[in-house]
Amino acid sequence: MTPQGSRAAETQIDAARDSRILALRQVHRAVAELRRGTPVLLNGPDACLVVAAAETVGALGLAELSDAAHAAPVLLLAPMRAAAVLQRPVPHAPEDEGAVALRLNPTLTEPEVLRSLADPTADRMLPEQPERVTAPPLAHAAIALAKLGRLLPALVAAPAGPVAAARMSLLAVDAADVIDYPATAATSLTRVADARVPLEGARDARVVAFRAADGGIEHLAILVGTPERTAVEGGAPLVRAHSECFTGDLLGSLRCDCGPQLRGAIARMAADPAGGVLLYLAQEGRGIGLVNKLRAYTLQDGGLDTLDANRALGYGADERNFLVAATMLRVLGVERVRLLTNNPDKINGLAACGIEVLGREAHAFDPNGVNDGYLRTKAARFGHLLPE
Ligand SMILES: Nc1nc2c(ncn2[C@@H]2O[C@H](COP(=O)(O)OP(=O)(O)OP(=O)(O)O)[C@@H](O)[C@H]2O)c(=O)[nH]1
Ligand SMILES: [Zn+2]
Repeated sequence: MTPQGSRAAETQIDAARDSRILALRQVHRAVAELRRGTPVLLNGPDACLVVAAAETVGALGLAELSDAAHAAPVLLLAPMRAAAVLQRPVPHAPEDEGAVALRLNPTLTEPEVLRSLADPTADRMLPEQPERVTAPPLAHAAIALAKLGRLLPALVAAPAGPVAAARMSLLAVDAADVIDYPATAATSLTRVADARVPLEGARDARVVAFRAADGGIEHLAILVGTPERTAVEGGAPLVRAHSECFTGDLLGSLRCDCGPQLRGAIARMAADPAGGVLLYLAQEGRGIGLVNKLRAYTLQDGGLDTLDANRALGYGADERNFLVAATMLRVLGVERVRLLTNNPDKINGLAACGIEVLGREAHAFDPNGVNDGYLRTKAARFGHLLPE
């Protein structure tokens, strides 16, 4: 390649990197706006939609949304939540883009009523029964944006114009950037800190922190022994992809098996000559966030299991993204692994992201009298592999 050709290629790479950073920045800002009850404008190729999260919007945000809107707002709900609100199944309509729209008559636009429409743990008598209407374009991106903010996937939405939104100083974000965000953020992770942290039972442990270009919450890798050296020598260290669980890991909650799995993994790695990497992933509640996990617990106390509780909130059974774990392993130079897990999705998910899974070790702990049903559901409905 000529020097001019290589400079042109470099300029192209820089431009692509800058546009990824700008996209992440804008989506991250939009998430923060939704979380504080401010509307944002979603831009698509053929339409714009002004949206606000039903969970956080107040009178001011609703007024701003109406001022920017071209038509009356609707409420967008995930199909499972919509079926519960309408008290009937909602047949799938392809043009509805994975969201169900309900007409918002004035009695339904009180912030408290919107919150109860969004939240199955805050159900209350509605002043009137909402009616289903066709979902607007970009509804799926609106739901995706609320999920990125770990909010209930329920939004007030109306078609809008960019000029009106700009006049109101509302933040605008490309719908395509919202959809691409999880992958763009995961692949931008870099190593930002590395310290020796002797642990009980693993004195030679280190903690390495990873940050994505969006400035979001860091993910951590706990290195036990010398897994990087094992990898350089062609071996496969033990790896556990552990999603954070405030209640189980920190408080010792008996509702799940996370605490014993966390400490058990470190002990197991300390005993293995190849060492290990415990990825401590900021994916609380299988990716729905702590607040929604607490809501899911309330629903479970009402009789739902862990999978149906997620769905009742409008979330999928498991919202995690394995690209985060795969990128961290790649940065650490650990691309051949023996996985500590019972979850076949983790094996397939990491393999799909280019990590060579040479083996799997079961990582099961005895039920504790409280989490028995939870463990049974993981085996029966998530297909978790039980020890022989
Ligand atoms: N949404 C939801 N999340 C839960 C519940 N109980 C535990 N979790 C979360 O589930 C995650 C635990 O998953 P992992 O430890 O990665 O384990 P796993 O998917 O069960 O697979 P293993 O590798 O076999 O342990 C943590 O983020 C917990 O917060 C629940 O009832 N609802
Ligand atoms: Zn847990």
